[in-house]
Amino acid sequence: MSGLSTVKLNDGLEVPVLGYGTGTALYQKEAKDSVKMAYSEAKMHHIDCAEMYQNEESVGLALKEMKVKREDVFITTKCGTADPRKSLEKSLKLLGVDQVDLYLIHSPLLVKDTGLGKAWQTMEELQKEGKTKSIGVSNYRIEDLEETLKIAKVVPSANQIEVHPYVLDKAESLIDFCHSKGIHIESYGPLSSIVRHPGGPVDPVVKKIAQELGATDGQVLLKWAHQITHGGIVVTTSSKVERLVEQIKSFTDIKDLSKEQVNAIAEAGKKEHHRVFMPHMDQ
Ligand SMILES: NC(=O)C1=CN([C@@H]2O[C@H](COP(=O)(O)OP(=O)(O)OC[C@H]3O[C@@H](n4cnc5c(N)ncnc54)[C@H](O)[C@@H]3O)[C@@H](O)[C@H]2O)C=CC1
Ligand SMILES: O=CCc1c[nH]c2ccccc12
Repeated sequence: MSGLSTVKLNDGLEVPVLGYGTGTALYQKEAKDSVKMAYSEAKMHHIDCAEMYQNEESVGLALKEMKVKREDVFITTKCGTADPRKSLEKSLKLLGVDQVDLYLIHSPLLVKDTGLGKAWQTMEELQKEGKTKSIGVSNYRIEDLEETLKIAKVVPSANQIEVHPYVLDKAESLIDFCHSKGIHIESYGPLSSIVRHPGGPVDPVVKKIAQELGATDGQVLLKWAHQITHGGIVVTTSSKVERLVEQIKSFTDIKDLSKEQVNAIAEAGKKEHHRVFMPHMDQ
């Protein structure tokens, strides 16, 4: 796929460690040009989509116009309704593919009336039918995972959640729980401390480590999210190709943070709490 390293999920599927998000900076119905730029110029071959972003059709067009072979792109998308089957069938059509690589329930709140267990059984059927290689969840708390695991025949392969230093106070126990069950973390919002809450206690610690490693602040935060989640997947984005190249280099050119460096950022992050998305994760 690309020169990036991969993370092996509990079902054996290999996922490029860095994913290109289509839900934020470029959040627009017309994502085609941005996806083309990310795929061809920055070699971001793992694309993170969602029904809720309302731009799967333009992601699909980008892949079609670039004539990307199906095996040369890793596609994640997420169910945005209470009906995973109907949602996935719609997403497959819009994306122009027969199968996605990873399918996630975007939030437990979407399926709480149907029941988390029932929604998960549908996910298992979709995987059996070959409509998705791997199945996982997003924004699930420990109690949501426990409810799901009670009936699950297939343990979710991933939980995509907000991870940056200013949510670590809440996220730490969830990260550890997922790790203990073999559920990989996909971190979204990893750059939030510099992009959305600059000027806080994390900044000087990240800057110092960036100097020590010869990296940028952003690269340090991407590596931190990967390392604090026990080698998890990281989803970021940018509309600027130079930044995407820099993000890829975090995982090809920059050495790992030491345990002390990881802990120093964690400790600084715990001094404040700033969640950007999905308030239910703090309940
Ligand atoms: N499952 C879920 O509920 C959610 C999933 N996501 C997924 O994750 C993706 C990424 O989420 P974000 O929160 O945007 O990630 P992020 O925290 O990495 O922020 C990306 C933002 O940082 C800016 N940026 C990139 N590199 C930078 C640098 N070196 N210096 C300064 N600013 C820089 C970009 O312009 C972009 O606006 C989304 O597009 C979406 O696909 C995002 C939110 C919720
Ligand atoms: O995926 C998480 C939050 C998010 C980011 N962009 C959009 C657009 C529409 C719904 C949700 C989101």
